[in-house]
Amino acid sequence: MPALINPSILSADFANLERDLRAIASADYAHVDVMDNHFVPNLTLGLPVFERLAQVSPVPLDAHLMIDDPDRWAPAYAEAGAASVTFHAEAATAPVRLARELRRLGARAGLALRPATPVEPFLDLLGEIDMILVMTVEPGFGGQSFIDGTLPKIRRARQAVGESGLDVWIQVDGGVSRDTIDRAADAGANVFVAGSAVYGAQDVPAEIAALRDLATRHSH
Ligand SMILES: O=C(CO)[C@H](O)[C@H](O)COP(=O)(O)O
Ligand SMILES: [Co+2]
Repeated sequence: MPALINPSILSADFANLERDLRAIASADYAHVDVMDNHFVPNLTLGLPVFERLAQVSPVPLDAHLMIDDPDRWAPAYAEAGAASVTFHAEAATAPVRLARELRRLGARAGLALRPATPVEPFLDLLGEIDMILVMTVEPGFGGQSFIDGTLPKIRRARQAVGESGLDVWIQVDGGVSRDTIDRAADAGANVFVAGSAVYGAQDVPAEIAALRDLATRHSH
């Protein structure tokens, strides 16, 4: 399975988002963290900004919605042109209905889990989703340290996806860098979000290539 690198624009310059999207043209997707100051204690950007990003981005957008009531708000991100829309399991009231709606609108549907949320209760949803996002930091902020305690959950998700025969991607988000990406890939992740590691690098395209190479060498 190819390793996908999705830089998070949370670490971009918010006054120069179009420029910083162009800087990651060699990436697979641009990861856009939407935070509402309720589900997480931070506020980033919402639909009007996202709609413009979708118009100017050289790569497809991977929306990560850290918001309350995704059942109400998530479909608009698919309508705005997101290639992938990921909502949190802890926030959704009707995850199957929401995932079906996102797919009907042409987006991939992702289900995100906080570090303390087990994957087991959601394994019967595998046929309804395109991706599981295992958060490897507590959602809310960039630049945190990768939590190794999430590795068993990545392994469990990979095992269940393998047994299902379904093509469900496993994304990791938080603290992913050259120092940690091998562990996440070994555990079974195939989509890697990296914010501070990519935008903090001297040479952004070289960092994307290095991360992709490391992940591919450790992928299953
Ligand atoms: O969802 C997120 C935080 O909630 C971000 O995508 C994530 O933290 C990326 O930043 P970094 O790679 O710097 O950890
Ligand atoms: Co994110």
